[in-house]
Amino acid sequence: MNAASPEVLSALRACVGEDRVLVDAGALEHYGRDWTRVHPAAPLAVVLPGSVGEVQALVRLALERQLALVPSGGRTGLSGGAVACQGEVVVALDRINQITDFNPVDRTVRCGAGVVTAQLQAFAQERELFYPVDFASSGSSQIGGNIATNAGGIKVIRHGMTRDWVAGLKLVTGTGELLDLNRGLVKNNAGYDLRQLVVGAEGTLGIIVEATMRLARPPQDLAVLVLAVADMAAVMRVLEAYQSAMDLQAFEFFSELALQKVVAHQGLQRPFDTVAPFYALLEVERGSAADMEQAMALFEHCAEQGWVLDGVVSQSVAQAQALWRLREDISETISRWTPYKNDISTTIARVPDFLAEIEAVVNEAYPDFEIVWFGHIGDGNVHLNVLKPDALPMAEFQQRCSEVSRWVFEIVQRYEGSISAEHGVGLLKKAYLHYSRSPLEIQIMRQIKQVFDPAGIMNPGKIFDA
Ligand SMILES: O=C(O)CC[C@@H](O)C(=O)O
Ligand SMILES: [Zn+2]
Repeated sequence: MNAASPEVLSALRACVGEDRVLVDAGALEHYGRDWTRVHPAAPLAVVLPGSVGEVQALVRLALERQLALVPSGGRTGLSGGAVACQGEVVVALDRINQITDFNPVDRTVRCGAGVVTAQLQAFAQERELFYPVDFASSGSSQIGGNIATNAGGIKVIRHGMTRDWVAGLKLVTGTGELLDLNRGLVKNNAGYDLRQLVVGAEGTLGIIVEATMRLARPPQDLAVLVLAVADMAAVMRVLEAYQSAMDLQAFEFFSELALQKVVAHQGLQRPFDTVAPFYALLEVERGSAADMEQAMALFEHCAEQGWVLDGVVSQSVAQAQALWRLREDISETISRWTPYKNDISTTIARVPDFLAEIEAVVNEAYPDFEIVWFGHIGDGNVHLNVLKPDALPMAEFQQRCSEVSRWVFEIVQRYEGSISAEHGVGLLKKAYLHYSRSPLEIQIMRQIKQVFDPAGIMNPGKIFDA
């Protein structure tokens, strides 16, 4: 790894202040990686700007000195989008973390890019409002990173993804200019919506420094159901049955192996004794007694059809939270097996056939590996995690999995699905982008990057190579 020259370091310090430039090994390691743990961290330095002006100064310096910049939020990403492994300068937005300008009429609030998701959720709750984009990493993920990756999570079926909640954002482009996009407007058809282009661009178009986020009314008294389901096809039948009759707040699923791991490692209880191949977790609003009667009638119907084998309904907030942990804690639980991750989707109607094909391929290809299925099946998005056997060296494991990935992605392509439904492309899925995007789409993406970042200093090498 190249060490930063004294000139570069003093120029960085001139931008952000003496003690806001970190080069010690611990900081480089900490800020240089995300949750993927695949690429070793190797940044040149870490800088912690405290204002938009400082971010602009850093970008101008990067242009002058040909430094690559990696914007960095909570680094909870799962595709290597925030990894600095090639001597880049990490621009950590942690200090730009103020919540200001709450506007109760528009129900919007202005957030620095470094505001943590849970901080925004708590801010909303104190005002009897609700920020609905939620996921297991909400305690450390930051709004800027959520926007850069268009984070989804566990309520997408009801509330959409991060892009649906961004009323405006400010971006420092690759030329150091500041763009103020959409400015909180509900209606704005005056030309292209550049705000939405920036959402999900994984920091390749510039550094998001601020966002105006929308808030919602909080949902009423939620009930969580966990159902034991006979097979993958039955999971979709249960989804259809419930969705045709009720507004669901969430519809998630996980496999028996996922349940076993999470129960064993998080000290949780199984929801019931029945063992089934899959479990569905549903969340509904307990609006009235009639709503709960409806939910129970649907349960009876699904049981009669043989789709559902058992089930439980939360009777308190604490019980609802405990049931949610069975699903939300899976990713963290299995991280100790450094899993090979797939995050794939197709349209909901095609999910049953799609999953049947994927299941057949992976069961045949990985007879000796543990496969953990879970995810947001109500959105057509499943997480397929292959666990590394302890004895198998990492390189060999990655090699075997990436071969199988190609077969999986061929199916994804045939189903016109996505090779990255939720986690973004980053470094990890870059080689597979063409399974989901046409050559023309990729060419247009490159051209767009050129416009925002002509010198190629913004998170280079992520999503595609220049
Ligand atoms: O670890 C994964 O594969 C998924 C993580 C996250 O998107 C989730 O849905 O829990
Ligand atoms: Zn997910």
